[in-house]
Amino acid sequence: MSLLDLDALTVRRGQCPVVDGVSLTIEPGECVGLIGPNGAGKTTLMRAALGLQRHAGRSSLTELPASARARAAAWLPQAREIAWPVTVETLVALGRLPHDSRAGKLRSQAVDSALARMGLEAFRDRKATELSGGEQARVLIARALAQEAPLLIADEPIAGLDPAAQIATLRVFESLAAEGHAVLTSLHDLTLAARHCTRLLLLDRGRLAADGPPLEVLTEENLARVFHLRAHLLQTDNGPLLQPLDVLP
Ligand SMILES: Nc1ncnc2c1ncn2[C@@H]1O[C@H](COP(=O)(O)OP(=O)(O)OP(=O)(O)O)[C@@H](O)[C@H]1O
Repeated sequence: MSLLDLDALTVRRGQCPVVDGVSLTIEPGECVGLIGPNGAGKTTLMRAALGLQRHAGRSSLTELPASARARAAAWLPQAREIAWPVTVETLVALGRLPHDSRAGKLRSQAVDSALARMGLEAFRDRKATELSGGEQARVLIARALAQEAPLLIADEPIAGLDPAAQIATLRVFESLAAEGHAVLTSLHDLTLAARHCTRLLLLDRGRLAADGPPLEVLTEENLARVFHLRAHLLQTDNGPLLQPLDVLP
């Protein structure tokens, strides 16, 4: 059974569609990277799929009652403000709210596992507001993991993380997919997208310009047409490497 089904999803800002007739299905086991230039509509597409943005067309998630939707999909927004000086453990435990209204007061296996996956055990009793920006980002990812929803939708989750933390986070997403969950994540690092995603969606001015295995999406032609980028794609024993070289006119 699919975890997300979009049919002709469209979002208009004024007259202009910023998401334009997007149809796709996400199945358990997939780690799907959503790529496209700034302003292509990635955030808008994810928010509309979750029912957080007025839209036309259909998203299977929005057909669920709010409480069921909160158990069906975890959402990690791009904004990362942590307003309250609660401990890391308490903040991560808030991810359990869709399952238990006492979340935040109870120690749980899901919270322990989310902290361990994000390498945050040593931060458990620290105030979340007193961590660095990258550490706070990892705490917010852990909160989304603690939700243990079948589908995780994440908006630029690795922005601002150091290189090791970026790879470690994408490995967590891969392992979630391997366990039968699915991940939809927007990314700007095309090499990491190629190396860690099972499938890429390329968005171009709101339209789905390509959808498939990473190397079938990251073609010279797509990179030039959609990103205005000249890039060198190398196949190595350690997987693909994509080096952007120049901006095309
Ligand atoms: N609140 C808003 N009001 C009007 N237009 C908006 C609003 N938010 C976004 N837009 C426009 O919608 C389009 C898509 O924006 P969106 O944030 O979805 O892009 P994105 O692909 O996530 O970009 P980025 O990579 O820069 O985060 C852009 O042209 C943007 O200017």
